[in-house]
Amino acid sequence: MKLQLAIDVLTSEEALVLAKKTSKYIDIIEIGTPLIKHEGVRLISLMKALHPKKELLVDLKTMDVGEYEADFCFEAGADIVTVLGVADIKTIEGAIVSAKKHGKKVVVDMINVADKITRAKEVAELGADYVGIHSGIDQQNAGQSPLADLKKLSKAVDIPLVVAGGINLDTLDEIIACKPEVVVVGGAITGAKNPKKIAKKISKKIRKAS
Ligand SMILES: O=C([C@H](O)CO)[C@H](O)[C@H](O)COP(=O)(O)O
Repeated sequence: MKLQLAIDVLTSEEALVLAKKTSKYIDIIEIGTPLIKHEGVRLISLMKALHPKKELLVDLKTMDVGEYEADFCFEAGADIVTVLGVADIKTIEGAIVSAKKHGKKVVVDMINVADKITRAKEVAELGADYVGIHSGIDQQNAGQSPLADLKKLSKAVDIPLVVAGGINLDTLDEIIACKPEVVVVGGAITGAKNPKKIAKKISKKIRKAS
């Protein structure tokens, strides 16, 4: 089981400081959706140059032109990109084609997909590397959590699962019990007074369960 740090701040400077403080405890560094939109592709190369041994995920949440968007992220140094499960199947296929071309990986994010089991099976068949079970920040603010879907999908599909959505030290045990491949933590670490301390605690629990 891996720990992914989702960095959803707005500036490269803040993002680089957070990555530096926590990298010892993190397996995958994520350049979050707001961050990639705000700072652009140059941050991908910069982050990879500073953390060459870490996997680097760019949370593109691509909705169209899957191959085109994934291509320039992989060429800049990303190891993994995300594409939306609600996108057209051709868009998802395009991102997967790009990943295979570059020897990299794709997460299909199931945010807002109505029939997640069917979609997960379709994208697994196409060659996606992971399916992401995700309650977005707006959904979290409306009281949602990814746990119920994680429980359901972990029994119904074989593809490795990534889980995200407000995960913190209090909710981690139930998430870990479902044995996802990757646990994504954003705000609980990046918004903490001491991000390194929280990353260390979360990482310890994940390593113990792996
Ligand atoms: O993907 C995310 C969200 O849609 C904003 O881009 C977050 O990175 C993801 O939810 C993890 O962050 P937390 O929910 O704060 O743990």
